[in-house]
Amino acid sequence: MFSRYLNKLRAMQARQTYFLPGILLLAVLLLLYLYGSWETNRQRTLSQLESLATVAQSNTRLLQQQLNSQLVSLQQNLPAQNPQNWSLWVRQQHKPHPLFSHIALYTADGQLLASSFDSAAPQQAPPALTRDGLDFMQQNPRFLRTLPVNKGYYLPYCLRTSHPSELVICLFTSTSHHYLQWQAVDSLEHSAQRLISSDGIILLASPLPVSRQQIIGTRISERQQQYLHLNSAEHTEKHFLYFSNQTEFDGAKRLGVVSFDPQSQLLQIISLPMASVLTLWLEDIVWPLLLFTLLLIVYWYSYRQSQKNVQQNEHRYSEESRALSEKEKIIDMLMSNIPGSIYQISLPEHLLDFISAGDLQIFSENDNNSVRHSLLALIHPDDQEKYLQEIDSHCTSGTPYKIIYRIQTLQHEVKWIMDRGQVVFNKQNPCRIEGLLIDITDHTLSKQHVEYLATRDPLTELFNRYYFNDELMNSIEELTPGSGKIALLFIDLDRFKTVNDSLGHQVGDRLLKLVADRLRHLVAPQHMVARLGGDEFIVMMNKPESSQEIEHLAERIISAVSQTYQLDYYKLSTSCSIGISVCPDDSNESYILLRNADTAMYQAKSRGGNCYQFYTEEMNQKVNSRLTLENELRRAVKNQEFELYYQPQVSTFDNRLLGAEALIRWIHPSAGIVSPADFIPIAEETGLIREIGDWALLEACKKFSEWNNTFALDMTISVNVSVRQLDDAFVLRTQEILNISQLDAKYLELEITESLLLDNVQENLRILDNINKLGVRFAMDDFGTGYSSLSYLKQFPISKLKIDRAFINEINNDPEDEAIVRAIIALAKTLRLELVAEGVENHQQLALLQALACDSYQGYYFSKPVPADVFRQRYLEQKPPLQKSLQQQ
Ligand SMILES: Nc1nc2c(ncn2[C@@H]2O[C@H](COP(=O)(O)O[C@H]3[C@@H](O)[C@H](n4cnc5c(=O)[nH]c(N)nc54)O[C@@H]3COP(=O)(O)O)[C@@H](O)[C@H]2O)c(=O)[nH]1
Repeated sequence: MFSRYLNKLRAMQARQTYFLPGILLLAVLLLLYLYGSWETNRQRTLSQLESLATVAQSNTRLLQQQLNSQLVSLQQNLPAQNPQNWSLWVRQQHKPHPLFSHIALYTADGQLLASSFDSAAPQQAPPALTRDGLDFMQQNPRFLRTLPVNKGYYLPYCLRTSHPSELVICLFTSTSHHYLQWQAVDSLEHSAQRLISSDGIILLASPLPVSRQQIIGTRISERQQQYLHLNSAEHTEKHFLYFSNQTEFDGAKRLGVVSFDPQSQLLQIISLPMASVLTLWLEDIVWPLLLFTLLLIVYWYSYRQSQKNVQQNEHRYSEESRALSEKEKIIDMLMSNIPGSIYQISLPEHLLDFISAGDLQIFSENDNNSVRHSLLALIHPDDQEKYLQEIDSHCTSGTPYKIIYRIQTLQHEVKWIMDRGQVVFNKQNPCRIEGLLIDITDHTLSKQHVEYLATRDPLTELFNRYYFNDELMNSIEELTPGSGKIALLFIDLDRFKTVNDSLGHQVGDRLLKLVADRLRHLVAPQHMVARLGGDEFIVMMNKPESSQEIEHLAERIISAVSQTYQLDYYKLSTSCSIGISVCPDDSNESYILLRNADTAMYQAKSRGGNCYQFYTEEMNQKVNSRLTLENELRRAVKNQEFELYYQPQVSTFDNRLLGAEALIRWIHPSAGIVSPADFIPIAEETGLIREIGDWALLEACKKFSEWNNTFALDMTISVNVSVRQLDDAFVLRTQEILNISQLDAKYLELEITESLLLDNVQENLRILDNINKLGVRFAMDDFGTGYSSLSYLKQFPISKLKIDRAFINEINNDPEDEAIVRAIIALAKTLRLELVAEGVENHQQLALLQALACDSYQGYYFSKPVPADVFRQRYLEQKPPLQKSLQQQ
C-alpha cells in the first residue's frame, strides 16, 4: 500500500518536473511560431507592398508619360515671341484634363509668369519655383517640389522648354487628386504612398493627416536621406525595406517598401502602419494563439490537478509515512521485546540477510552490520552437523522446524538457542530461511541445574535414589544373557544414629559427606555410587569380572569407611555393613535386587556390622515371614486381638504386692499367644506401636483404677512405652487416658528403655518432663544394658530403676553380675530411686537381693505374667501370703 503511494507520488513528482520545461518548450515553440508567423507576415506584407510599389511606380510613370505629352504639346504651342499677356496664353492652353488641374508658366529662374490659378488673389497663385529643382531639371520634365496653393497642395510637373526665354511650363496636379490619392487595395488596407524626389523633397504623401500637411514640399531629414541612399550612386531599381522606425510622415510607425525609379528620379515609398501589420499578424495568429492558450489552459489545469494530486499524495504519503513510522516504532518495540531475534538467511551460504536486535545480543553495537555474518560459523562446532542435517531434511520437506543448538557470539559467549524457522522456496529451490532465534540459555542452564538437582543428592552430590533407580533399570534392560552381571552393594553406616543423636545433625552430615567422598574415589567410573538417603549408600557395579572383584570392592569400601575421620573438633570412627545382591542371580527386577541387597545388609549388621554379606534365598524367606507378620499385626490392631497380662511387682522382704507390670499379648487366631518380643519391634518399625501402646495404656489404667477403687488398694501399674510413642501427642493422650480411666496419675508408672531413651535426649527429656508434670512417674527399664549415663539419669525424671534380667540371671554365680547389681542398688540409693529387680526366678536370687537391700522384685519366682482375671482372683481377691515361696508357682 505504502509503496504504491510512493510509486504514484514519485511518478507524479517526475511528471511535475517535466511541467516547467514543458511550459518553456511550449513558450519557445510559441515564440518561434510567433516569430516565424511575424516574419512570414512581414515578408508577405513586404511582398504585397512591393507589388503595390510596382503598381504605384507604373502609375507614376503612366502619369509622367501623359503629363510629358501634355508638356510637349504645350511647348509646341508656345509662341516664339513673348506675348504681352502670358496669362491669356495660359488660359487658352488650359483645358480640363483628368490628370492635372492647372498650368503655370515660369521664367528660367522660377518666377511665375502666369498660371491658370486665380491670379486675382495672390495667395491663390503658385509660388516661385526654387532653384534646386530648376537646375536639376535640364531638358527633361520632372516633378518639382510640391507647392501650397490656395489651402491646397499641388504637385508641379515641369519642363524646361526649348523656348528662347527658357520658359518653364508646369502642370499642377492637386495632391488631393483622386489619381494621386492612394487607394488602399483590399488586400492591404491602410497602406500609404509617398513620393520623394531624388533630392529628398516630399512630393506626395497620401494619405496624410491635415496636421501633417505642412511636410509636403519639405525635405526629408539628412538621416533619412542617408538611409535611402539618396546621395549615393546606388540608385538602381531595387527595394529598400523600412521597419518600425519610419515616422517621418505621419508620426506613425510604419513598415514600407521603397522603390527608386531611375527614369523619373523618384523614390516611391509604399508603407503600412505597423499597427496594421500587427493587426494582420494578429489575424493570422489569433487561432493558433487561441489554440495555444487553450492548450496552455489545459496544460495548466492538468498541472494544477497533478499538483493537487501530488499534494494529496504527499499528504497521504506523509500520513502513511507517519503511520508507518509509528508502526515501525511499535514493531521495533515489539521486536526488541520479543524474547529472541527474527532473522533471514540466504541459502546455501547461510549468510544472515537480516537479524533484529531483540534480546538476543549475538552482535555487539560495534559490529559492522554491513558485513554479512554466517550463522553457521557462529554455531558451536559440536552442533553444526546436527544443524545442517536438520536444515537439509527441511529443505526437502519445507515444514517448519525447531532446532536447539549452541552459538558462540562475537563476544565469545556461548548461548543456547532455540531456532524456529522455515525454509522458503523460490521456484521449488530452497533460497532462504526465515525464523526466530530464542535465547534459551537461562532456561537450558536452569533446566540442566534442575536436572542436576533432580538426579543428585544435595548433601553429598552423589546421584540420588531416583536417578540410581532409573540407571539400575536401564542397566538391567541392557543386560542380555551372557553379557555380564550387575552387582549392588548396599552400604549402611553402623551406629550412625548414635553419632547423629549425640553429636548433632551437622556433624552427622559432615561425616556423610566425607564417607561419600571416599566412596566416590573408590568406585571406578564405569560403576556408579549413589546415596539412597540417611546413612544408606549404594554402589552399582556394571559387569564385574567375577565375584572376587565384588568382594574386593566391598573390602576396600569397608576398609576406607572405617578409617578415622577428622572433623574440626572430633576424631570420628565408624564402620559400615554391606549387603550384596547380583543380577540376574538374585533377581532381574531392580526393586527386588535392592531389597535383597538391603536384606543382606541387615544380615551383615546382625553379624555385628563392619562386614559384607551376599544375599541368599533364606534371608528372603525370613523377610517374607516378617512381612507376613506385619500384615497380620495390622489386622490384629484392626480386630483388637490383644490382651494385657499382669506380672506382680512385690517387696523383696515380705512379698507385699506393690504393683504390677502390664505386658501385652497378641492372641493370634491360629498361632495362639504371640510374644511381644516378636511383634513389638515390628510394631515400632511400622508405627503401629502408637495404636497398640495407646490401647495398652488405656486398658491398664482402666483396670488399675477399677482394682484400686474396688479393693481400696494403693497399687502402681507399670506400662511399657516405646520411645517411638514419645511425642507431644502422647502427652495429651496420657492426660486423656488418665481422665477416661479416672486413675490417679501417681499410680501410673511408664517404663522406658534406657538405650532407646538416649537416642534423642533433649526432645525425649522435654516430653518426659511434660508427662511427669501430670504426676506420672517413670521407671528406667533394662537398666545396666545401655550406656547407664549418670548425667542422663539425673536429668530425666526417673523415679525407679529396673535391674535387667541379664544381671539377675547369673547373680549368684557371676561375681561381676553381682557387683553390677550391687553398684546399681548403690546408685539408686544415692539418687533416692526405687529399685525393681527383673527376672527373679529362684530363692537364691531373691535371698541375695534381700541381702543387697534391693527393695522389690519381679519374676517367675513370684509370678509369671497372668491374665487380668487371674491376677484379680489370685492377688486381689485372695491376698497372697507374705514371703511366698517358690512352691506356690
Ligand atoms: N512397648 C511395650 N512393650 C511391651 C509391652 N508388653 C511387653 N512388652 C515388652 O515385650 C518384651 C517381652 O515381654 P514379655 O514377653 O512379656 O516378657 C516379660 C516377662 O514375661 C519377662 N519376665 C518376667 N519375669 C521373668 C523371669 O523371671 N524369667 C524370664 N525369663 N522372664 C521373665 O520379662 C519381660 C518383662 O521385661 P521388661 O518389660 O523389660 O520388664 C519386654 O521387653 C517387654 O517390655 C507393651 O505393652 N508395650
